[in-house]
Amino acid sequence: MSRKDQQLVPISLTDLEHNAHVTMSINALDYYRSGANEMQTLRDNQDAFSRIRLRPRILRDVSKVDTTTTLLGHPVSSPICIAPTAMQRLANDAGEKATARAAAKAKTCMILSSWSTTTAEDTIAAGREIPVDTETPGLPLYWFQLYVYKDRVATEQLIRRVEKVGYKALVITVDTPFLGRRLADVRNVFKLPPHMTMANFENKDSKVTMATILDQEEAAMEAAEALLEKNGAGKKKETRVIRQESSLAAYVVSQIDPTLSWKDIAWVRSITKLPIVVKGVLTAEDAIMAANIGVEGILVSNHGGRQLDGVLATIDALPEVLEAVRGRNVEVYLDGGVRKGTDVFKALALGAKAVFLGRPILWGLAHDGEEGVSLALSLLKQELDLAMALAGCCKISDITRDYVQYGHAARL
Ligand SMILES: Cc1cc2nc3c(=O)[nH]c(=O)nc-3n(C[C@H](O)[C@H](O)[C@H](O)COP(=O)(O)O)c2cc1C
Ligand SMILES: CC(C)CC(=O)C(=O)O
Repeated sequence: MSRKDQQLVPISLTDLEHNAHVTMSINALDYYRSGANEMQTLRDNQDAFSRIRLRPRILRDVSKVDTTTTLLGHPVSSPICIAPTAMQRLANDAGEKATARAAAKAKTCMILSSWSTTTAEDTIAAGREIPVDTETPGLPLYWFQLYVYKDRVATEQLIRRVEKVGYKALVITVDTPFLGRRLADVRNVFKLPPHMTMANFENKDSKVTMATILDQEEAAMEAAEALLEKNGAGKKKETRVIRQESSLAAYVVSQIDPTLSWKDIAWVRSITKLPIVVKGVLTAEDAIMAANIGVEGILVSNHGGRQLDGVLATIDALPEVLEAVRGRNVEVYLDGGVRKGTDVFKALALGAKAVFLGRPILWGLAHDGEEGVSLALSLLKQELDLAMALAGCCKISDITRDYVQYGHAARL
């Protein structure tokens, strides 16, 4: 049987992941599925949900369940949203446009990555082609994920572009001063295929261009070769090893500002009226800093286990973040390892306002483009709906801390 023949008719996110594993090229699959180093945090993001148990209530009328909620005041059909993931055209040629259209159909929030393979303008335009169905509650919502570039003019230019076309919040990623070390990408010499670009930087007026990206790669490779020559190594294998360190990681080193600090969050705050969500908070201390600086949202995230390996699973970090900002005017969201309706339920029970999906959206894209993303979103929404009914909750605000407990021992 060929790998492709092993595909399943998907009835869960795990099935979609399985299908992606048997159909995608190893280069793209490894880039998507990898975590950093030993991938301890990647595994723990999912495992930690299993350590939490549910406390359902019975004999309530659950014939009607309503999953609608709001994000920074915008109505959405459910608290299941789309995390930013770079380079979605690696999964399917329709890439970010397909995701935007599926988000519009699902009436949920999509965060577009700065490092998309479709421009911010084309992505939102694709989503807006979907007629809004007025029969069901909620509206599509698009937020933009921002990497702060060393070049602040380029950063501001990007902010102006996304403000202009209607993105409703900036999600500033703060856990990537350098790229985490994903071993499979190093081994595969991960590269974006030549016909794809980091589309937001293609524009002739952009300060950061594909040429800058490629120049950096070239420069890093030349430096590596010079070093080997100087050391008299000259062994092809070693050259390859050093080259392998140098594509995405070199780009991040060259462009992303590792000096980023709270004053830069304040700077972004000072130049835009868009609400700001800080993505990558894992501790109470940083949650307080974020609230003090006046951001509207905190996304508890460890970047899907792709940055610092060994940090807490996000569902384990969530309670301390929530406790730290209790009573403050800031929404708290979570991403990382959400794969089942009960995972969503547990995150909401602990106090998250919404959850964001990274890889499952990519698996949906790889499976069947826009339809695949719609399937991923609807499978999870159906699971949440059922989990709510079986736990005795008819609406999102019914889901409280009383519905979960840690571990399997009885509460004494
Ligand atoms: C392939 C891939 C690319 C990603 N690209 C970005 C990105 O460009 N910006 C960002 O802030 N986070 C990025 N992330 C992290 C996600 O936004 C999110 O934090 C993570 O995927 C959530 O975990 P999950 O994949 O288990 O759902 C990426 C994650 C993956 C898997
Ligand atoms: C930094 C980019 C390569 C995208 C990203 O955030 C990731 O791959 O996790």
